[in-house]
Amino acid sequence: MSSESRTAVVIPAAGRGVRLGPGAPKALRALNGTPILIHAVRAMAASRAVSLVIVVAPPDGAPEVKTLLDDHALPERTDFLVVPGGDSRQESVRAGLDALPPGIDIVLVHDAARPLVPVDTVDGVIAAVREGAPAVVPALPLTDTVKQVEPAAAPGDAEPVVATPERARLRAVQTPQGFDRATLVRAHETVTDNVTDDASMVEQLGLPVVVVPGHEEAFKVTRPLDLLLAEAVLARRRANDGF
Ligand SMILES: Nc1ccn([C@@H]2O[C@H](COP(=O)(O)OP(=O)(O)OP(=O)(O)O)[C@@H](O)[C@H]2O)c(=O)n1
Ligand SMILES: C[C@](O)(CO)[C@H](O)COP(=O)(O)O
Repeated sequence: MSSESRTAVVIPAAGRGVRLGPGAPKALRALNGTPILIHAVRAMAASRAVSLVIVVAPPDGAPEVKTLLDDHALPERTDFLVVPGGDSRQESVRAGLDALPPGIDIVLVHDAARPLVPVDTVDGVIAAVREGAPAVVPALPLTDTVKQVEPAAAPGDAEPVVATPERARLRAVQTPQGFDRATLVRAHETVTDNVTDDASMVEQLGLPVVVVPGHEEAFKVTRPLDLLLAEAVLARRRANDGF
Protein backbone atom coordinates (compact mmCIF):
# COMPACT_ATOMS: atom_id res chain seq x y z
CA MET A 1 0.00 0.00 0.00
CA SER A 2 1.61 3.32 -1.03
CA SER A 3 1.38 6.87 0.26
CA GLU A 4 -0.85 7.48 -2.79
CA SER A 5 -3.50 5.13 -1.36
CA ARG A 6 -6.88 6.83 -0.97
CA THR A 7 -8.50 6.63 2.45
CA ALA A 8 -12.19 6.79 3.41
CA VAL A 9 -13.74 6.75 6.88
CA VAL A 10 -17.04 5.06 7.74
CA ILE A 11 -18.60 6.63 10.83
CA PRO A 12 -21.35 4.47 12.35
CA ALA A 13 -23.68 6.99 14.00
CA ALA A 14 -26.99 5.11 13.95
CA GLY A 15 -27.09 4.02 17.60
CA ARG A 16 -29.74 5.16 20.07
CA GLY A 17 -27.42 5.84 22.99
CA VAL A 18 -29.53 3.93 25.49
CA ARG A 19 -26.73 3.94 28.12
CA LEU A 20 -26.49 7.73 27.86
CA GLY A 21 -30.13 8.03 28.87
CA PRO A 22 -33.30 9.31 27.22
CA GLY A 23 -33.10 11.89 24.44
CA ALA A 24 -32.13 12.22 20.80
CA PRO A 25 -29.90 9.56 19.17
CA LYS A 26 -26.48 9.86 20.87
CA ALA A 27 -24.61 11.14 17.81
CA LEU A 28 -27.02 14.06 17.50
CA ARG A 29 -26.76 15.18 21.13
CA ALA A 30 -24.81 18.33 21.93
CA LEU A 31 -21.26 18.45 23.22
CA ASN A 32 -20.27 22.05 23.96
CA GLY A 33 -23.22 23.16 21.79
CA THR A 34 -22.24 21.10 18.72
CA PRO A 35 -23.57 17.61 17.88
CA ILE A 36 -21.25 14.78 18.95
CA LEU A 37 -21.31 13.57 15.32
CA ILE A 38 -19.93 16.86 13.99
CA HIS A 39 -17.01 16.65 16.44
CA ALA A 40 -16.32 13.09 15.20
CA VAL A 41 -16.57 14.10 11.52
CA ARG A 42 -14.17 17.01 12.10
CA ALA A 43 -11.75 14.72 13.96
CA MET A 44 -11.59 12.43 10.91
CA ALA A 45 -11.50 15.19 8.29
CA ALA A 46 -8.62 16.79 10.22
CA SER A 47 -6.38 14.13 8.68
CA ARG A 48 -5.09 15.29 5.29
CA ALA A 49 -4.98 11.61 4.25
CA VAL A 50 -8.78 11.27 4.49
CA SER A 51 -10.53 12.09 1.21
CA LEU A 52 -14.05 10.78 1.97
CA VAL A 53 -16.19 10.49 5.11
CA ILE A 54 -19.30 8.28 5.00
CA VAL A 55 -21.69 8.95 7.88
CA VAL A 56 -24.10 6.15 8.72
CA ALA A 57 -27.18 7.92 10.09
CA PRO A 58 -30.03 6.57 12.22
CA PRO A 59 -32.31 4.53 9.87
CA ASP A 60 -34.89 7.33 9.49
CA GLY A 61 -32.44 10.19 10.10
CA ALA A 62 -30.37 10.49 6.91
CA PRO A 63 -32.03 13.75 5.70
CA GLU A 64 -31.52 15.36 9.13
CA VAL A 65 -27.86 14.31 9.21
CA LYS A 66 -27.30 15.64 5.66
CA THR A 67 -28.69 19.00 6.78
CA LEU A 68 -26.47 18.92 9.87
CA LEU A 69 -23.34 18.41 7.75
CA ASP A 70 -24.41 21.22 5.39
CA ASP A 71 -24.94 23.56 8.34
CA HIS A 72 -21.50 23.10 9.90
CA ALA A 73 -18.13 24.21 8.59
CA LEU A 74 -16.13 21.21 7.33
CA PRO A 75 -12.89 21.02 5.31
CA GLU A 76 -13.43 21.52 1.57
CA ARG A 77 -10.79 18.97 0.59
CA THR A 78 -12.98 16.15 2.03
CA ASP A 79 -16.10 14.63 0.43
CA PHE A 80 -19.05 13.62 2.60
CA LEU A 81 -21.78 11.01 2.07
CA VAL A 82 -24.70 10.06 4.33
CA VAL A 83 -26.40 6.64 4.27
CA PRO A 84 -29.05 5.13 6.57
CA GLY A 85 -27.87 2.60 9.16
CA GLY A 86 -29.20 -0.68 10.56
CA ASP A 87 -30.25 -2.33 13.80
CA SER A 88 -26.72 -3.21 14.95
CA ARG A 89 -23.34 -1.51 14.72
CA GLN A 90 -22.22 -4.28 12.37
CA GLU A 91 -25.15 -3.69 9.99
CA SER A 92 -24.50 0.03 10.07
CA VAL A 93 -20.82 -0.41 9.19
CA ARG A 94 -21.84 -2.74 6.35
CA ALA A 95 -24.20 -0.07 4.98
CA GLY A 96 -21.26 2.34 4.97
CA LEU A 97 -19.01 -0.16 3.19
CA ASP A 98 -21.69 -0.68 0.52
CA ALA A 99 -21.49 3.05 -0.28
CA LEU A 100 -17.72 3.09 -0.87
CA PRO A 101 -16.86 4.30 -4.38
CA PRO A 102 -14.10 2.72 -6.51
CA GLY A 103 -10.57 4.02 -5.96
CA ILE A 104 -10.55 3.79 -2.16
CA ASP A 105 -7.87 1.40 -0.85
CA ILE A 106 -7.88 2.06 2.90
CA VAL A 107 -11.00 2.19 5.09
CA LEU A 108 -11.19 3.44 8.66
CA VAL A 109 -14.19 2.69 10.86
CA HIS A 110 -14.72 5.27 13.59
CA ASP A 111 -17.46 5.44 16.23
CA ALA A 112 -19.37 8.73 16.18
CA ALA A 113 -19.33 8.16 19.93
CA ARG A 114 -15.55 8.90 20.06
CA PRO A 115 -15.72 12.57 19.11
CA LEU A 116 -12.39 13.77 20.54
CA VAL A 117 -9.81 11.42 19.02
CA PRO A 118 -6.70 13.46 18.15
CA VAL A 119 -5.54 13.62 14.52
CA ASP A 120 -2.16 12.05 15.39
CA THR A 121 -3.99 8.87 16.40
CA VAL A 122 -5.92 8.85 13.11
CA ASP A 123 -2.71 9.38 11.12
CA GLY A 124 -0.92 6.67 13.10
CA VAL A 125 -3.57 4.12 12.15
CA ILE A 126 -3.46 5.13 8.47
CA ALA A 127 0.35 4.96 8.43
CA ALA A 128 0.32 1.41 9.82
CA VAL A 129 -2.13 0.25 7.10
CA ARG A 130 -0.01 1.98 4.44
CA GLU A 131 3.01 0.10 5.78
CA GLY A 132 1.23 -3.18 5.01
CA ALA A 133 -0.87 -4.23 8.01
CA PRO A 134 -4.30 -5.48 6.82
CA ALA A 135 -5.95 -4.42 10.10
CA VAL A 136 -4.85 -1.87 12.71
CA VAL A 137 -6.42 -0.91 16.04
CA PRO A 138 -5.46 1.92 18.38
CA ALA A 139 -5.44 0.80 21.99
CA LEU A 140 -4.27 1.63 25.51
CA PRO A 141 -2.99 -0.51 28.38
CA LEU A 142 -5.54 -1.15 31.12
CA THR A 143 -5.40 0.48 34.55
CA ASP A 144 -7.95 -1.82 36.23
CA THR A 145 -7.39 -5.51 36.84
CA VAL A 146 -9.86 -7.58 34.79
CA LYS A 147 -11.70 -10.70 36.03
CA GLN A 148 -13.43 -13.23 33.82
CA VAL A 149 -16.66 -14.34 35.55
CA GLU A 150 -19.48 -16.82 35.20
CA PRO A 151 -22.38 -14.44 34.44
CA ALA A 152 -24.97 -14.17 37.23
CA ALA A 153 -27.97 -16.54 37.00
CA ALA A 154 -30.27 -13.72 38.12
CA PRO A 155 -29.74 -9.94 38.27
CA GLY A 156 -27.97 -8.95 41.49
CA ASP A 157 -26.55 -12.46 42.17
CA ALA A 158 -22.82 -12.72 42.97
CA GLU A 159 -20.73 -13.88 40.00
CA PRO A 160 -18.01 -16.54 40.50
CA VAL A 161 -14.59 -15.52 39.18
CA VAL A 162 -13.25 -17.93 36.56
CA ALA A 163 -9.88 -16.33 35.75
CA THR A 164 -7.70 -13.22 36.03
CA PRO A 165 -6.01 -12.56 32.66
CA GLU A 166 -2.49 -11.11 32.90
CA ARG A 167 -3.14 -7.37 32.75
CA ALA A 168 0.15 -6.47 31.08
CA ARG A 169 -0.97 -8.36 27.97
CA LEU A 170 -4.44 -6.74 27.73
CA ARG A 171 -5.33 -3.62 25.73
CA ALA A 172 -8.48 -1.48 25.67
CA VAL A 173 -9.30 -1.00 22.02
CA GLN A 174 -10.52 2.26 20.49
CA THR A 175 -11.39 3.57 17.05
CA PRO A 176 -10.63 4.52 14.30
CA GLN A 177 -9.76 0.98 13.31
CA GLY A 178 -8.01 0.88 9.93
CA PHE A 179 -8.14 -1.76 7.20
CA ASP A 180 -7.04 -2.65 3.78
CA ARG A 181 -10.41 -2.24 1.99
CA ALA A 182 -10.60 -5.74 0.48
CA THR A 183 -9.87 -7.32 3.87
CA LEU A 184 -12.61 -5.40 5.69
CA VAL A 185 -15.19 -6.03 2.96
CA ARG A 186 -14.37 -9.77 3.01
CA ALA A 187 -14.64 -9.85 6.81
CA HIS A 188 -18.10 -8.27 6.68
CA GLU A 189 -19.20 -10.67 3.93
CA THR A 190 -17.90 -13.72 5.80
CA VAL A 191 -18.47 -13.24 9.53
CA THR A 192 -22.06 -13.44 10.68
CA ASP A 193 -21.50 -13.64 14.49
CA ASN A 194 -22.46 -10.58 16.43
CA VAL A 195 -19.12 -8.99 17.40
CA THR A 196 -18.29 -5.73 19.13
CA ASP A 197 -15.61 -4.41 16.79
CA ASP A 198 -14.52 -4.75 13.17
CA ALA A 199 -11.01 -5.98 13.88
CA SER A 200 -12.34 -9.13 15.56
CA MET A 201 -14.03 -10.03 12.26
CA VAL A 202 -10.63 -9.88 10.56
CA GLU A 203 -9.19 -12.04 13.38
CA GLN A 204 -11.89 -14.61 12.56
CA LEU A 205 -10.59 -14.73 8.98
CA GLY A 206 -7.22 -15.78 10.45
CA LEU A 207 -5.52 -12.57 9.32
CA PRO A 208 -3.17 -10.51 11.50
CA VAL A 209 -4.44 -7.49 13.43
CA VAL A 210 -1.89 -5.12 14.98
CA VAL A 211 -2.19 -2.58 17.78
CA VAL A 212 -0.79 0.97 17.63
CA PRO A 213 -0.89 3.53 20.45
CA GLY A 214 -4.34 4.92 21.19
CA HIS A 215 -5.07 8.12 23.12
CA GLU A 216 -6.85 8.81 26.40
CA GLU A 217 -8.96 11.50 24.67
CA ALA A 218 -10.28 8.90 22.20
CA PHE A 219 -12.60 7.50 24.89
CA LYS A 220 -16.16 6.49 23.96
CA VAL A 221 -19.06 8.63 25.15
CA THR A 222 -21.23 5.85 26.52
CA ARG A 223 -22.64 6.96 29.91
CA PRO A 224 -23.56 10.40 31.30
CA LEU A 225 -20.21 10.73 33.11
CA ASP A 226 -18.40 10.38 29.75
CA LEU A 227 -20.25 13.43 28.47
CA LEU A 228 -19.02 15.46 31.46
CA LEU A 229 -15.47 14.26 30.78
CA ALA A 230 -15.78 15.22 27.10
CA GLU A 231 -16.93 18.75 28.07
CA ALA A 232 -13.92 18.99 30.41
CA VAL A 233 -11.50 17.87 27.68
CA LEU A 234 -12.89 20.52 25.32
CA ALA A 235 -12.59 23.18 28.03
CA ARG A 236 -8.94 22.18 28.55
CA ARG A 237 -8.29 22.38 24.80
CA ARG A 238 -9.86 25.87 24.67
CA ALA A 239 -7.75 26.99 27.64
CA ASN A 240 -4.57 25.62 26.04
CA ASP A 241 -5.42 27.29 22.70
CA GLY A 242 -5.68 30.60 24.58
CA PHE A 243 -1.98 30.55 25.48
N1 LIG B 1 -27.42 0.13 15.21
C1 LIG B 1 -26.30 0.81 15.48
C2 LIG B 1 -25.74 0.80 16.80
C3 LIG B 1 -24.60 1.56 17.03
N2 LIG B 1 -24.06 2.30 16.04
C4 LIG B 1 -22.92 3.16 16.30
O1 LIG B 1 -21.81 2.43 16.80
C5 LIG B 1 -21.01 3.28 17.63
C6 LIG B 1 -20.65 2.56 18.94
O2 LIG B 1 -21.84 2.15 19.56
P1 LIG B 1 -22.32 2.57 21.01
O3 LIG B 1 -21.38 3.48 21.67
O4 LIG B 1 -22.72 1.31 21.71
O5 LIG B 1 -23.60 3.45 20.67
P2 LIG B 1 -25.11 3.10 20.92
O6 LIG B 1 -25.48 1.79 20.31
O7 LIG B 1 -25.82 4.31 20.45
O8 LIG B 1 -25.14 3.02 22.52
P3 LIG B 1 -26.10 2.17 23.46
O9 LIG B 1 -25.61 0.75 23.36
O10 LIG B 1 -25.90 2.77 24.81
O11 LIG B 1 -27.51 2.33 22.92
C7 LIG B 1 -21.82 4.55 17.90
O12 LIG B 1 -21.21 5.62 17.20
C8 LIG B 1 -23.19 4.21 17.38
O13 LIG B 1 -23.90 5.31 16.82
C9 LIG B 1 -24.63 2.28 14.77
O14 LIG B 1 -24.15 2.96 13.87
N3 LIG B 1 -25.74 1.52 14.52
C1 LIG C 1 -15.64 -0.59 18.48
C2 LIG C 1 -15.44 -0.27 19.95
O1 LIG C 1 -15.50 1.11 20.15
C3 LIG C 1 -14.03 -0.74 20.34
O2 LIG C 1 -13.82 -0.53 21.69
C4 LIG C 1 -16.46 -0.93 20.83
O3 LIG C 1 -16.33 -2.32 20.80
C5 LIG C 1 -17.89 -0.50 20.52
O4 LIG C 1 -18.75 -1.08 21.48
P1 LIG C 1 -20.25 -0.56 21.67
O5 LIG C 1 -20.83 -1.36 22.79
O6 LIG C 1 -20.91 -0.76 20.34
O7 LIG C 1 -20.14 0.87 22.05
